Amino acid sequence: MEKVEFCKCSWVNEMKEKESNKQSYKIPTVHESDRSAKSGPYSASNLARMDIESNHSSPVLTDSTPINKSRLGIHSNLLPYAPSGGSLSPSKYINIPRKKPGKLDEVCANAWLDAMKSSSPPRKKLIKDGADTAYSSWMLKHPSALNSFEEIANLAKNKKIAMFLDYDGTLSPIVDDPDNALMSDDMRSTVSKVAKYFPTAIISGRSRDKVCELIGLTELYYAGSHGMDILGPIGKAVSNDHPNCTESTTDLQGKEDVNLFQPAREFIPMINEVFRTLVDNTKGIKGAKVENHKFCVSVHFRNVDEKSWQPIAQCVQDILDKYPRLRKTHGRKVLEVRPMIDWNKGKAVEFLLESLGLNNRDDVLPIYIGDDMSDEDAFKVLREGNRGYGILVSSRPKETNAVYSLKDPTEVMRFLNSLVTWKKLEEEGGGGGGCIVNNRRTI
Ligand SMILES: O=P(O)(O)OC[C@H]1O[C@H](O[C@H]2O[C@H](CO)[C@@H](O)[C@H](O)[C@H]2O)[C@H](O)[C@@H](O)[C@@H]1O
Repeated sequence: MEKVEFCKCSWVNEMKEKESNKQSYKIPTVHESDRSAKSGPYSASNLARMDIESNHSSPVLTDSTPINKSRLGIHSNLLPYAPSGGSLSPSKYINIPRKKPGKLDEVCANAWLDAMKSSSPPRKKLIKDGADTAYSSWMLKHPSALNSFEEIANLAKNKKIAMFLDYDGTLSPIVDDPDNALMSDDMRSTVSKVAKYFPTAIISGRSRDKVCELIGLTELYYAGSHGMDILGPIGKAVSNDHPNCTESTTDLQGKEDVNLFQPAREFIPMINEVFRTLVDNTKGIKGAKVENHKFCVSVHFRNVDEKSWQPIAQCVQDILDKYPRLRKTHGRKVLEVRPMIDWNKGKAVEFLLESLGLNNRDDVLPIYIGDDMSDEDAFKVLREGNRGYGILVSSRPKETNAVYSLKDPTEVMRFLNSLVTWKKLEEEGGGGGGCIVNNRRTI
């Protein structure tokens, strides 16, 4: 019973800490082999500032059995729809040990009180007073991508940049109502310019349709539902290797000859069912909002009084108890329920690089800009493969796998514009940076 208490109480605390400086995940170890790298993210100069030491454990997963290590998707046939679980090969799933179902409110009273105390005004003031110093020292480890622009440009010299962008908190500012998270026209035109010079993909937690509608640019590739719904370029090797890839010559989001990759396709009915249940069950909680992102469901508590965070957590826990093939992840004041498959934004980055024919190439520099926990999977993939750079958008210190940082979407826009200007100049000067302008599909 003790374990149950710990597990469930930690939910409320995690929810409280989501946007504070204390992230619940650890930064990874830099291995000796990384340290010896002469160039790239783990060059001596970068390592000096990164000073990363703790062992990485994924933000959410506590994996007790080996997961499918293949970078390939999971074949649809292996994932039949079975709301109460199924007799599927455990190796195809992320196995998260489940605790006994129980009521959060019975076991969390003490932790809840502690959490309330810790957010009382005097404590907050102390944090605020020390915030500037903490941020400055964090910036030594994760320097501003704007201040480090020359360094980044040098790293990108004679390389093709592949740009990956998150949406909420990166291209659009965080607002109370997810339906009002609009991108400015200036940002839209910046992203459009970026896509002219570099192959560019959006990787969002939102549904692909929604994020595509919000951005409204057809010259990008889109991955929705944290990478579980990718509309990418046709890469022959990719579509042969990934059974969940549907090659399409029909017009999808204004594109022809694209690949639709949906590794969790079989979960759609389950997700719809979960969405309806969560809408019903959170009806009485003022400010709660549930979104259906096709392959995952978001339960927002940004506008919910702290007193009702526990009932929100309970609603999500009830879902997990009923659907053992789903798991929860965290975002900024949001709990997310998603299929327990070995797929995330990091896998989506690898998939897109492969589709673009840019994988495992020394002359390619992927850059990923994101602000949230789910973006860490992508930062990690770039970092561990010594492939490219993650840029975390944050105005507070956070543990991260990203190398650089930017404060907010305004800085993101300045950085992207600087990249475009640099690229233009390089091309005009005949520098041979390597990106084919206006036709990224041929890259
Ligand atoms: O991967 P992303 O594109 O960053 O999407 C992550 C989540 O973004 C949205 O929620 C967040 O932004 C909202 C609008 O600013 C904000 O109100 C909310 O508190 C944030 O969590 C989106 O609504 C979620 O479904 C996405 O998972």
